[in-house]
Formats: sequence, C-alpha cells, structure tokens
Amino acid sequence: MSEKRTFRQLVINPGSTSTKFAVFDNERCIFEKKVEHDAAELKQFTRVADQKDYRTGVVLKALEEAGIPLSSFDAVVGRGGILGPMESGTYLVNETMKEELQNCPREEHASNLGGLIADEIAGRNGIPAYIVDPVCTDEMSDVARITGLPDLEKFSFCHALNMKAVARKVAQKMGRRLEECNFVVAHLGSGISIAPFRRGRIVDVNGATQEGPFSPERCGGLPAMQLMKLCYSGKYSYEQMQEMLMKSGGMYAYLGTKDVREAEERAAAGDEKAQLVLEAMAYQIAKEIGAMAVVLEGDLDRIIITGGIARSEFITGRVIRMVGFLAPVEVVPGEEELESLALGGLRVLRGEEKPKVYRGTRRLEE
Ligand SMILES: Nc1ncnc2c1ncn2[C@@H]1O[C@H](COP(=O)(O)OP(=O)(O)O)[C@@H](O)[C@H]1O
Ligand SMILES: CCCC(=O)OP(=O)(O)O
Repeated sequence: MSEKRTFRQLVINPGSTSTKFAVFDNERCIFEKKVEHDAAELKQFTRVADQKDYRTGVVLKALEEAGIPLSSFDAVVGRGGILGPMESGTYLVNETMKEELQNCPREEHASNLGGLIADEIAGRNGIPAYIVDPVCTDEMSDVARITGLPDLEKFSFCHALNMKAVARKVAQKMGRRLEECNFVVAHLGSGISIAPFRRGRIVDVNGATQEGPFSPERCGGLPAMQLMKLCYSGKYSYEQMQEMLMKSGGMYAYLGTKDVREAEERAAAGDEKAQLVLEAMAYQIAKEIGAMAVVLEGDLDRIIITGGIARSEFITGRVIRMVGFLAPVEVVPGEEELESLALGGLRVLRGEEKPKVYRGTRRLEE
C-alpha cells in the first residue's frame, strides 16, 4: 500500500486583538498558539495593513522558538479579508489581492492581514499562500441585495469560514454532501452571522456588522430614523458612532461586559437587567433564524448553532424553544477557523480542488 504524502501548512487567523496560528500535518494540528496584542502596541499603526510586519514577526518568532523551520512548510494559509464579493473556496494570494488588501480594502478589519502575512511568509520559502472562505464570501441571490434605498446595496459579510466548515461537518454526519442539504447556520460569537444555506450556498445573511441580532459587542440592526437622528445630533463624532456600533454596542452597552458567561452569572444571581438583555439577545437570534428559514421556504434539514455563545445553555435553550418547530437543531459550540483554513489548503494541495483566482473588486455599489 502506498504511503499518503504529508502536507505541512502554517495557518494564520488575525483577530482585532490577537493573532491565532497553527501548524498542521495534513488534518493533524501539531502546534497552536494565540498571541494577545497589547492595545497600545496596535494603536501605533494607523491602518490595519500597517500591522503586517509586526504580526509577521510575532508568528516567525513563535515558530523559531518551537523549532519549526519555514522550509518544512508546503503552504501558508490566512483568514481572508474584505475584498470584492467572491464565491466560497480556496484562493491563491495573487498580486491583485495583495494590492487591494494593502491599499484599498472595502473596510478595515483584522482579517485583511491574513492574506498579507501568509504571502509574506510563503514568499520567503517559494511556496503558495492561500486564503479560504473569506469574510467577503458572497453567494447571495439578487433579490437579497435590494435594501429599499438604491444608494445602499446590501453585500455579504459573514463568518463564512467557520459556517461553511461546520455545515460541511453536519452534512457529513448526516451521510450527505453539503451540496445536498439546506441549513440555517447561526454563528454566535463577538459578532453574529445567520445565513440560509441553499444546497451549500450562502444565499442571504445578516451583515455581521450592521444587521440582525445585537451581539456581545455590536448593535446589529437599529431603528433607522432614530439612528439617523443620533448621527446628526452632534453628540457623537463619526469615529465614536462607529466604535459604538461595532465594539461597544449590543450586550456591552447595556451590561458593561462582552462576556456572556458573566451576564449569565449576574442573571442567575437575580440581576433583572442582565436577565432581560440575555433574553432579548436569544429572542433576536431566534427571530433571525426564523426569517432565514422563510428564505428556504421552510425546506430545511437542520438549524445549526455554532460559535462561542453556542456553549451557553441560557441562549441555546431559549433559541431552540423558539425555532425547534422549524427543523432539528444541531449545536456545534466554538469555532474551527484554524482547522478550516488547514482543510481548505489541504483540498488544494491534494489536488481535490483547484485554487480559485481573485480577479479584483466588482464593486456593486459603483
Ligand atoms: N461556556 C460559555 N458559556 C457562555 N458563553 C460563552 C462560553 N464560552 C464563550 N462564551 C461567549 O462567547 C463569546 C465569544 O465567542 P467567540 O466565538 O469566541 O467570539 P470571537 O472569536 O468572535 O471573539 C463571548 O461573549 C463569550 O463570553
Ligand atoms: C463577519 C466576519 C467578520 C467578523 O465580524 O469577524 P470577527 O467576529 O472575528 O470580528
């Protein structure tokens, strides 16, 4: 019997406050590390892309300390960023992609560093760099793009990497391929994405930074007229509003914590406000799942709940009570982003998939 070749990959997931990275030999993780970055240290960089050399250095230092030589890698894979809308899959980091990530990403987000750091390290070794199922994965139907105001076109922005990976696993458990199933997948983390998967494609989704349920740190969808009045009230600057919507809104704005566990403890100890806010988060999540089930016209095989908050029985219990009539619910706690990056790279290294080629931004709004 012939020996199966072992492919070694370095996978990198840059977050807003940390960089997570790991080394995989085929499907097996042999090294994993999370480096928390000091807020003051990151503050010296004006733009996210400016952090590339600093974070690359952090990864290289850790690999050296662990005695893992760069020459042992077959590919480097990064969590990909906010490029133009693209189909799900594994993409080669090419010059067009690098130029956009470096100079003109559609939005500033730490995941923009994934492709850049992967390319920097891969380049030192003459091996390919990839990104997998980036946050700009866009498989939405045309009808889902219409907002009601022609100036504002809805675009897809979600936790595609973990959602696709978890959906693939649930399909596998059911003895099917992802393309043979209809799911509603809810990723519940610091940000929340809830999407209908029609035959494996994400045909709609709440934009994880501006629509749908509020999350531990983000406001989600807000009443538009009231929001407009607040923006023009002179009370807050553009930057303050942005910070409020993205980082200090949602549960944090009500309770002063982004930790659902702490909120649960307070509720259990009789804090009525904590109880109400958690109830409201569960209520909004269930309502969004219901809306996405309607997109699938009720033809769904499973509802899948994943992300850190999927560990919360307080939240999952209430959500399941509200949406359980729609389909069986599968809870897959946590996220598997590093593993998902490795599996995406591996499918290409093994020749099971061809790497896709990014051809540049197709700006829907222009
Ligand atoms: N055991 C748990 N019970 C309840 N909530 C949890 C648990 N573990 C993590 N969480 C919550 O999950 C959220 C973070 O989710 P996570 O998917 O790790 O987010 P991200 O990676 O997007 O920052 C936090 O609000 C955290 O309190
Ligand atoms: C919608 C994907 C981008 C995002 O919000 O990711 P984090 O929750 O990791 O910040």
